[in-house]
Amino acid sequence: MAAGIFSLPINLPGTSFYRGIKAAHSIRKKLLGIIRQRKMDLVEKKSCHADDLSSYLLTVPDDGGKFMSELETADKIWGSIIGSQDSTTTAITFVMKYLAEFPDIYDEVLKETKEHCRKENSWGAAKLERPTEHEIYWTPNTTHKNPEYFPQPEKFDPSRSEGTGSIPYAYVPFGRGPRICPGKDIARLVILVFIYNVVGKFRWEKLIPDENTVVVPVPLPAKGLPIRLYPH
Ligand code: HEM
Repeated sequence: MAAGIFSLPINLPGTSFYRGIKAAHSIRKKLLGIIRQRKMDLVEKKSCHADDLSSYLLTVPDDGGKFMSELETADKIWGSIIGSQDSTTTAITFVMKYLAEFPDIYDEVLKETKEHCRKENSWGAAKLERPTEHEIYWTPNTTHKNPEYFPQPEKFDPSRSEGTGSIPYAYVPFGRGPRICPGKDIARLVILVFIYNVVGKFRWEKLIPDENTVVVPVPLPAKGLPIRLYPH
């Protein structure tokens, strides 16, 4: 995967870029099939706008009264799948990692997810609100690892969120402003439900004590964080 990210975007057979484009076509085709089925369900009143994301996107116009095309709807759904999958699993993986490394804060876990998000959250892009020739690329990591805002940024220290916490706009795991992550509430809920259940049922230990973190492009333990679970 890492090789694909850093390879040149030339669409030649055998390259990661080529495979990526091919995979994109087949995913888009699959999504378009689902969207057309949804449209029929809506027409036949088997489904309504509030049933799921595709029904909503197909039936609710933008502020100018314009509806999304099937392709735009497919791309929005796909964006949400990509935006939700790696981010949420990465968050859960690192909560598991730090809880294994810091047993003393294991019992405090429900309030600690916030600290994880500061340290390992890595992606996001910011666009300027006014039209401009340049686009700014920003990641939460660049802000979260800035020692000016978070002294000793590599240190996992849940107490940072105590008291008044960080200065405004320094802790931004979901971005801020008009492009703030629309999945932030569901992501928090999913993570809390997972952690509540796993902590309630198990303690665990890491099988590779010094496992490295790689960035592909989200940070992940290099070997997938193998752990051994011990039921309570
Ligand atoms: C821990 C989990 C998650 C993290 C850390 C996260 C983080 C982010 C960040 C930093 C951005 C960019 C914000 C910006 O540009 O200012 C973003 C955008 C986005 N996220 Fe999430 N996200 C998470 C989960 C989710 C979930 C569960 C969904 C969908 C159900 C989702 C859907 C999206 C979408 C569609 C965007 C693009 C929004 C836009 O450009 O207008 N995310 N997310």
